[in-house]
Amino acid sequence: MKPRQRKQYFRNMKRSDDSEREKRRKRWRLIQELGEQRIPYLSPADPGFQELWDSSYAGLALRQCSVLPDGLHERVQSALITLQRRGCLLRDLVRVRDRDVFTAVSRALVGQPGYTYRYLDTRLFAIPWHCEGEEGQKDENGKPCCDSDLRDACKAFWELNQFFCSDVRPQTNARGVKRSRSDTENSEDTPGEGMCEESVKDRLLEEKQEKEKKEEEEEDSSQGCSHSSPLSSTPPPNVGRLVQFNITLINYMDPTVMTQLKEEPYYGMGKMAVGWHHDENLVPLSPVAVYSYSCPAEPKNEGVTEKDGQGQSKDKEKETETEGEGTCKEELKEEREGLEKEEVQKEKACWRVGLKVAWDIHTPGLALPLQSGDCYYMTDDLNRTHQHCVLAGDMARFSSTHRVVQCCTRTLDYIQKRCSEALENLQTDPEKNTKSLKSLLPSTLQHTEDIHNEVEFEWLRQYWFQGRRYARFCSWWNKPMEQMEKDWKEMERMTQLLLDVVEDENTAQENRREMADVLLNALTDRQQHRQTWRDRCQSSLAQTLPAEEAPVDRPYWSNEDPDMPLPFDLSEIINRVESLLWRM
Ligand SMILES: O=C(O)CCC(=O)C(=O)O
Ligand SMILES: [Fe+2]
Repeated sequence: MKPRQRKQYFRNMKRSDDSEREKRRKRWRLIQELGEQRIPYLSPADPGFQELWDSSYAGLALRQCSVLPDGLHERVQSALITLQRRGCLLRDLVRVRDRDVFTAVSRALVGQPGYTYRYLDTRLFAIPWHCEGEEGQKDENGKPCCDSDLRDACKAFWELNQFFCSDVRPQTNARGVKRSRSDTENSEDTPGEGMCEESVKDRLLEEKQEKEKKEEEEEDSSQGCSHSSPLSSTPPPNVGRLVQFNITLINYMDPTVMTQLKEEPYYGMGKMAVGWHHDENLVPLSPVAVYSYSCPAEPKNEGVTEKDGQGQSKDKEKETETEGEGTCKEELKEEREGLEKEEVQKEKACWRVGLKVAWDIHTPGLALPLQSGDCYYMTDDLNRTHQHCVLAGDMARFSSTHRVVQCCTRTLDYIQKRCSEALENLQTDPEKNTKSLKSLLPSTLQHTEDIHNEVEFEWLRQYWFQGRRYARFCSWWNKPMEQMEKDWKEMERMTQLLLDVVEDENTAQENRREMADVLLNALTDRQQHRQTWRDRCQSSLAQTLPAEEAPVDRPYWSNEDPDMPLPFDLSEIINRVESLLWRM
C-alpha cells in the first residue's frame, strides 16, 4: 500500500472512531447538563400533551385499532403467534459501540423476496411474503420455500403491509404544521370557504396523489425501486408518490421473561425494551408504520429448546443492547425518585412508544401508550430529527414494523449483479483450460476486489453468523447463498491470479506497483474483517447459543486446503506484497 493509501485507510477507520467518540462526547455533555434531574415528558393525561405533539412531534400519527379492515387483526395476530411458536423470532447478537450484545427483543424479518435489512452491524435476510393469489414463493427447486402454516403467516404481513401502504400519509403540510384529522382523513371534504391557498394546494396535491396511487396500483408495483433511490430527483417516498413498504421487522418481547431491562435514563419513562435510536438504513424521509399487539400470555414456543429464544434470559443474565445514544449505566442508574403515583403506574402497565428530539434536553419527551391492535406512523423527517424507544408494559408484546429499505443496494438481485460484474474480469482459455484476468487496469482490479470484500463480509459472513436459523424454517435463501459462495470462490481465484501477476518479475514495473497497491489494500482489509468476524463468532455470548443458532464462521478453510486458491490467513501474503513494495 502506498503511504498515501495507507493513510487514507487508517483515516477512514479513524473517521468512524471519531464519530463514535463525538457521539459519546455529546451524550456525556447531555448527561452532565442534566445532572440528577430528569427531563419532563408528557403522556396523554398530562395538560399540554396534544400541543406538544402538534408542535414538536408532528410526524407521529396514531391509528387506533378500529381503522384496520375486518379480520386483519385476527390474521396478523395469529401470524405473529405462528412465528413465535415456530421459533422464527430470535434475539440478535448485534454490535453496539464495538461490543457484542443480545437484543432484548426477539426478531425476524419478513418482506419482499430477496430483501435484507441491516441494523447494528447485522444483516437480516427476509423470509419472503406472498402476494394475493400467488401460490407462494418457490425455492430454486420449484418447491415451496416454507410450509403452508408459515406461508399463511407471511401472507398476513403482506396484507397488513398493503393496508399501511394505502393508509399512510405525510403528517405535515409544506410549512411543517400538523394536518388536522379532517385534513388527512376525510376524503369527502371539498375546499370550502375560508380555506387558505396553502390548504387548497395541499388538497389538490393529495387528490393528485390519490390518482397516481390508483394508477400505480394497477401497474406491477412489487419492486418499489424506481422511486426509492436516494440518488434520484423524485420526491421523498411519502410525498407525491405511493409509499412502498418492502419489509417488516417483527419484534417480540415478554417482560416477565426479560427481567434485566434498562431504565430509560433521561426522562424516567420506565423500562425500555428497545433503547433510544433512529431507524437505520431506510430510504431517506420514508415513513415507518408499526402494528402493536400485546397478548396476555406468552405463546408457547414449540420449535426451540429451553436455551432458545427468550427462554435463555431467565437463568443467564445477558447484556442487552441499547442503541443510539442510549443509557449510560453508571451515571443514570437511579430510578425516578419517590413513589410513583398510581396513575403513572397504571400507565406504565401499558406498552408505549417514547419519543424525543435528538440531542435536545429542553423539549419534553412524549410517551404514547399503545392499546393492543393500535398502529402508529413515523412520517416526514421524524426518524431523522427524533429518536424513539419502546417502553415495556406488563404483557408480552409483538410489533410489526414496516419500512422502506433501499432496494438498490439491499437485495439479492443487487449483490448477484455485483458478483457478475466482478466475474466478468475472469476468462478461461478453452484449450489450456487455464484462467486469467481480462483486464489489469488498477480501477478494474480495485472494483473486483471491492466486490469480493462486499460479498464476503456483507453477505456470506453475515448470513452464516446467524447460524442455521434461516434454513430451519424457510429454504428460500439456501440456493442463492450457495451460488454466492461459488462466485466468491471464483473471486478468491481472481485475487490469486492478481497476486501471481504482481509477483511476476516480468510484469512492467510501474503497473506492478499500482497493482500491488490495490492488492495490498484489499488484503489488509480482508484480513482485518476476517479477524473481526472470527472474534464475533467466538465471543462468550455466541457460545451461549444452542447449536442451530450458533454463529458459523463460514467460509473457513485450513490454509493447506488444496481446493482453495488462497489461504484463509493472509498475513504471510500481506508480508510478501509489502516487502515487494518496499523493494520497488
Ligand atoms: O416496537 C415498536 O413499536 C418499535 C420498534 C422499533 O423501534 C424498532 O424495531 O426499530
Ligand atoms: Fe425503531
